[in-house]
Amino acid sequence: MKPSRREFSSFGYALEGIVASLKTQRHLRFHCVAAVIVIAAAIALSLPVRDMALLLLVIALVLSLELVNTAIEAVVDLAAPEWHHLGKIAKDAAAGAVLVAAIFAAAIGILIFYKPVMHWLGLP
Ligand SMILES: Nc1ncnc2c1ncn2[C@@H]1O[C@H](COP(=O)(O)OP(=O)(O)OP(=O)(O)O)[C@@H](O)[C@H]1O
Repeated sequence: MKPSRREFSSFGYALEGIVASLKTQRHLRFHCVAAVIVIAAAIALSLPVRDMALLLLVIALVLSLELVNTAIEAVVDLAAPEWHHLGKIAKDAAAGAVLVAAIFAAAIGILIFYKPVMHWLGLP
């Protein structure tokens, strides 16, 4: 079945959201650069397909949560331009979600890259 005009425009709006977030969110830009470096290193070290898949999964998780965090920040700023304790909970929890995913992604990265990097360096 051919995709409808509406589906194309939804895809376009999603891309607009990603571009707008990239323009305004420096943490998202940092995570994108880190993702490119990790993927390039994984290819250079010829990591097994399963490890590559796991890395892509955690990268997708961190970047998606960055986008959700951006959305929550925008909604809070819209709903509560002045300080509000619920706005603080929403923004801090959203930032916390990104932090949790980033910490576990880094741990997974260390577990996956440790042996291949030691081997590449010629260390035991
Ligand atoms: N309307 C608000 N009500 C209550 N606390 C807020 C509000 N806006 C921001 N804060 C507090 O200030 C912190 C920083 O908010 P800010 O909107 O500057 O986001 P940020 O984490 O600096 O994001 P970024 O700089 O990536 O856009 C929040 O995590 C929250 O604790």
